[in-house]
Order: sequence, then C-alpha cells, then structure tokens
Amino acid sequence: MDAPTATPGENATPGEGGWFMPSQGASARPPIGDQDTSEASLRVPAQRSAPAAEEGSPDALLIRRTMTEIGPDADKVTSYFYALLFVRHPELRSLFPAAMDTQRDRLLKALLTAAEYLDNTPVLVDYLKSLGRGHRKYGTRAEHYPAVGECLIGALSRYATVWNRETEAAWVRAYTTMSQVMIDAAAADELRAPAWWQAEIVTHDLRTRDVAILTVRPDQPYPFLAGQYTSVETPWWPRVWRHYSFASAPRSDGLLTFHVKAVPAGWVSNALVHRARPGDVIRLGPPAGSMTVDHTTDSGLLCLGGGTGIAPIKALVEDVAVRGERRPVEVFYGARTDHDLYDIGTMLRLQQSHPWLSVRPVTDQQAHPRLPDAIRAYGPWAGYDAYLSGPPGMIRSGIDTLRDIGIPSHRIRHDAVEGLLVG
Ligand SMILES: NC(=O)C1=CN([C@@H]2O[C@H](COP(=O)(O)OP(=O)(O)OC[C@H]3O[C@@H](n4cnc5c(N)ncnc54)[C@H](OP(=O)(O)O)[C@@H]3O)[C@@H](O)[C@H]2O)C=CC1
Repeated sequence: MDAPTATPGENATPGEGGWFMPSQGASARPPIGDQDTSEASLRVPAQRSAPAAEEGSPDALLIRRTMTEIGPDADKVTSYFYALLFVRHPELRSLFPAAMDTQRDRLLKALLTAAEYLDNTPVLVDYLKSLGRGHRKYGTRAEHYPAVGECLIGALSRYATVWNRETEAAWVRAYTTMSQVMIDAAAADELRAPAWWQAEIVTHDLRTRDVAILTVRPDQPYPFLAGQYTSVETPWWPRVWRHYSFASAPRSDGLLTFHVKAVPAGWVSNALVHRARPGDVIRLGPPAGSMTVDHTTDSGLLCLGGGTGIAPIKALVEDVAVRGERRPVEVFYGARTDHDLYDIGTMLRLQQSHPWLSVRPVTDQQAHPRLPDAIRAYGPWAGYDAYLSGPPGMIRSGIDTLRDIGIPSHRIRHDAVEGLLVG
C-alpha cells in the first residue's frame, strides 16, 4: 500500500501509488513531479496498446466488467475501501500519508491498469514487479497484502452491479497472483538494495520564480540509468512521495540532480522549490522507468523536452556522450517563453562540446508551431528513435505527430502519461 506517485510526478514523472496500484511509469511516468502523474510509479509502457474490452480470458472479462460497473461510483469505492482497511486494520494507517486525496485517486488507476493488462503478462508482470519494489519504501510487508485484498473485494462487491461467486473468484485469483508477483519482487529486491535512500541536498539553484535545480548526495551508492526517475519524499510531508527524473546521467561523484517546478497546490514540489535548502535531507525510492537509451543500436535520438521535461532528456544526452557514441541526437526544447527555457545554457554548452548534438529551443513567442509540430520542419526522421518528456498534453500530441510523420510506435519512448498509462 503505498502512499503516493511514475510518472511519469508533481512535476515529474507520474506518481506512485500504494497497494498494487500504479503510480510513474512502467514509466512516464510519469513519470514525474507534483502532478502525480503517474508516478507511475509504475509506468506501464505507453507504447503497448490495451486490449479491447471484449477480448480476454474469462477472468479478465469478469474483472473488466466489474471495473465498468463501478466506474460511475469510483470515488465511493475507493473511499469505502480505505474506510474498511483502516477500521479493520488500524495498524496499517501509519503507512499512508495524513491526507489521502491523491492516494485515493491512485487506487482506482492502479486497478484499471491491472484490469486492462490482465492478459498481457509481460507488461503486467513488469509493472507489478516495479510496484512491489516501490512499495518497500512505504514499509509494506508480505503480510499486509491479504488485508488489502480482503478490503478491496469488500469494496468492489458493495458497488458492483453483478457480484456472484464467479466474479469474486476471478478477483481473488487475480489479486492473489498479482500480489504474489509484488511480494516476490520486493523480497528479491531486499537482497540487493535498501528500501529507500537518504539524500542530503548539496545545492539548490532557483532558476526561475518556480523552477529549482537540486543536487543531492545519497547516503549509499544509488544505481540508475539515464532516462529513469525516482520517487522523492520531503521531511515536511511524510509519506507523500512524488516522481522526478534524474537530470544527469550517473556521475562519478555519485551526486544526483533533479529539476523541480512548484506547481499550484503541489505540496512536495513547493517544499522542494521554496523551502528546501542545502543540508536538508530527503528520501529517495528505487529507480524506475524504461525511457532509456538502447546502446545496442546506433539509431539517432529525436528528443522532445517540454518545460522541466527537459531533465531526463539532458540525462540521455549525457549518457550518449559518456559512452563516446557519435550517433545524431536532435533535441527540441519547448517552453512558453525564453525565460522558461531555464536550462538552455546547459543544453547549448553540451551542443558546443558535441558535434553530433543539436539543440533547438521552441517557444510560443517565436513564429514556430508548438513543440511537437516544430519537428515537421526538420528531418527526415527515418532511423531515429523518439524520446518524449513533458506535460501529458505535449506527450499525447507528440505521439500523434511522430506517428503521423511515420515513426513506428515501438520507436517512440516516453514515461507514463495519465490516462494513457495510468501511473
Ligand atoms: N521534473 C521532472 O523531472 C520531469 C517533469 N516532467 C513533466 O514535465 C511537465 C513540465 O511542466 P512545465 O514545465 O509546466 O511545462 P509547460 O506547461 O511550460 O510546457 C512546456 C512545453 O510543452 C508544450 N505543451 C504543453 N502542452 C502541450 C500540448 N497539449 N500540445 C503541445 N505542446 C504542449 C508547451 O507549449 P505551450 O506553452 O504552447 O502550452 C511548452 O512549449 C510536467 O507535466 C512534469 O510532470 C516530465 C519528466 C520529468
């Protein structure tokens, strides 16, 4: 059960969720940030399509039918679920944040994701493993899962239109299988990694009124890949986690960098931008996300970064540079105004050092079309893999544009986008 997410994130990748529900992102996604976008925590790869409602195994059909039936009462189902859980198992309350608003939202999304992918074993298993690993930081233990399953079924049975032995058996089977994948993944992860890392803020650079770049020093080595994201908890909002992408490739000094935009009503993002100072200690969850560079090919990289979505794009560029690769990398960096291109100086410096890199700022003030459409003026893009990172609307329109210009779906990578991935 978790409390919160990838992400894609408050302003990061999608948020994370608790109890077997996704956050950013078998990605996204993403997460990533105060927006809780899918912290996705678990992000289900966006590039794979969900099955049609009428397709699937008998259990999948029953489960999807329940989900359709409870759709209009989603809020009531989630409220009732948590009420049951905390009344029957008060010892579990402390695993969740004080304010449950976001958490409630995540539960249903996780359910929908799991139901949607029930017959897509590789996607679901990846997602659940990431979720199981991600739940370790909340203090979730194997013995908690049956309690959650019992309350979940209690809530579903109350609001489903049709609830019989067959439906219940399908849910029990699905939940038992899914929770076991999470439990096993958490147990395997326990042998090789901490449940969370503590990280001291070493620099805090306020780049605009609402965007800060933070560099942190983890208390233990933190292994991750460029393009991935993590979940972040601040001391000011215990048990509230948000996804943020790493803004640099792994560094020899072990430091990690995040770009954070304070979003309206974003608890974690506002704390990180306006309250955090060097010396403060935050907590980090495990790395997640699959928006990473495929180093087995020499395809070009076409990267679209919108706003703070430039963070993982910068990490991807550094990753290509560190490996000494000379594949073409074309970055389109979008923002509302020149002032909002808060990291353009860094990107242009990278361009100066690497002849294979080109960086093109795209702002609304220019005569240019908006970010995704700007790529139509360049190319051709055959032979490029595309990487998208930014607001959900930009990712959606970016995917449309890329498909429209002939880039196949399997070559388009991004963190979870709410609604697309659930995360
Ligand atoms: N911090 C991090 O580590 C990461 C953050 N993210 C995500 O990136 C986002 C950054 O937000 P923010 O900095 O406020 O970005 P902005 O809202 O300022 O948008 C950045 C750019 O994307 C364009 N854009 C936005 N929506 C659309 C759309 N529907 N179609 C086409 N273009 C669009 C904007 O154009 P226009 O001005 O015309 O709207 C602008 O050029 C957040 O959603 C965050 O979750 C993702 C990955 C990592």
